[in-house]
Amino acid sequence: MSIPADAPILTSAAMREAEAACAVQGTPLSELMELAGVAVADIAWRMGAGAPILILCGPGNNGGDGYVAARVLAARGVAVRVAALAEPATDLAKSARAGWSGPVETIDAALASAPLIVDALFGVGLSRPLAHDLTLLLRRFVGRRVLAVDVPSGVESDGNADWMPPLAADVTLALSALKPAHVLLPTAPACGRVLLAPIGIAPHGTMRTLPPLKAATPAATAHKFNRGMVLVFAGPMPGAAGLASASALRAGAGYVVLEGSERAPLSAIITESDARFGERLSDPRVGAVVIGPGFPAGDELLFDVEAALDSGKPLVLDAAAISAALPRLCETPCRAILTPHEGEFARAFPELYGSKIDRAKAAAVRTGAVVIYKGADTIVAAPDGRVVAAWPGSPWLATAGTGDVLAGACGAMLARGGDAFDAAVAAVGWHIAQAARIGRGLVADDLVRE
Ligand SMILES: NC(=O)C1=CN([C@@H]2O[C@H](COP(=O)(O)OP(=O)(O)OC[C@H]3O[C@@H](n4cnc5c(N)ncnc54)[C@H](O)[C@@H]3O)[C@@H](O)[C@H]2O)[C@@H](O)CC1
Ligand SMILES: [K+]
Repeated sequence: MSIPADAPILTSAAMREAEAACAVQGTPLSELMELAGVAVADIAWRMGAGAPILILCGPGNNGGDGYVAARVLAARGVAVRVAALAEPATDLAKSARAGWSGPVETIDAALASAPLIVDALFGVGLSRPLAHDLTLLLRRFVGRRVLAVDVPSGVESDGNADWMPPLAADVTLALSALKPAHVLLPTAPACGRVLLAPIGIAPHGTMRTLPPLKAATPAATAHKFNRGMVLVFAGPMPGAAGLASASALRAGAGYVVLEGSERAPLSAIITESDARFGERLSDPRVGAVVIGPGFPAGDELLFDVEAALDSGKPLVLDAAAISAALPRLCETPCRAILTPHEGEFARAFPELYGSKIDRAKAAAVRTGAVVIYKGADTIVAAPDGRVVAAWPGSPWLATAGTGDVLAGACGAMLARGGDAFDAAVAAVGWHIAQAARIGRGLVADDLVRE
């Protein structure tokens, strides 16, 4: 599974707006369909490697892309067959169908398979789950190589429903932009390797996939305080804050103070008794405060979160600190990154609905903070509507303590100054890159070793 880096993501509504804008600017939609069909044919040509190809066409423009691809592949000498669910229903699909001179088979129990199946049944126009009998017919092809056009058929492209496609794709060719379903669970794994065909629409939007990690070399004039000083507050379980403090240092902070713990995980980390917390909060050199890792919910946490909010410092609020800070954040937004996992998000924002992207965006608007909604399909959302989707991350991060490491990395990125959303995206990228470097069998401590 893989996804193009720093690629645009559009909902179906935004996709239609972009299409309409393209038409207004003078590019006929038939031209876009031609480009889409040629892009599908190119990938099918490579995947098929000379073997016969069966293209399944639906009634809409997704099916239209399939007819164009069939025509192009046949012209290249490929043994290509077409099978359709119904006659084309749109003018574009009708004219694409007219360009295919071969036979059109029916999708029924007698339909013979092929080594490569191109799934051009439904794209962003799917409005309800696939019929049960069609699902059963398609399941007969499970095990064949599958190229999905735009999205695997059966998937709700905006990620609002967890309908699973009967045929998971080995490769999905996203047209113009990725769709939320490519980067959200449970559908993302069914998309396989996602490729992007930029077919002439310039997608304007605020959602993207994770950008490549920038190598952040300190400036020649750097010193430990201007690289960012991070204050990590340890609760009753100091191991978690220890991981966060070590990660802040490894992710590039110049100076890290671990407040309220005597056990520094690295000699370079300064430990102090929590009696100095108030004093440290007014230290002008402190660029970010991390609070939450290792804290159970309770009065002690509430008191410390209040003090951190009062300080006006940029904050990373993790675990129980998220719910503790919520009433204040909703009243007076501050420069903060919240890092909830699924359970913490549900506790803090039980009333939000929609796709994971919609809920992350709504939580960011409500709190005025950047939200990193963690999971295998991590979403980073800013109050101004920017979103970065981090699928597929690393499965090795699904282990205890990695969330504390992410919180520390957020502290390091936030303490440098600059935009909190960019800091959160950089921290998520750093976290995934560390995990990718270590791979098999990693434990959270490995992420903060050299
Ligand atoms: N946006 C773009 O840049 C382009 C999009 N194109 C293609 O156009 C697709 C969207 O086309 P459409 O809007 O025509 O939509 P689709 O082709 O995805 O499907 C719409 C059709 O399916 C029917 N339908 C919906 N749900 C159904 C269900 N569960 N069972 C049976 N029938 C169902 C609808 O009544 C309609 O006839 C994209 O996914 C892409 O493949 C390309 O042709 C060209 C450029
Ligand atoms: K499809």
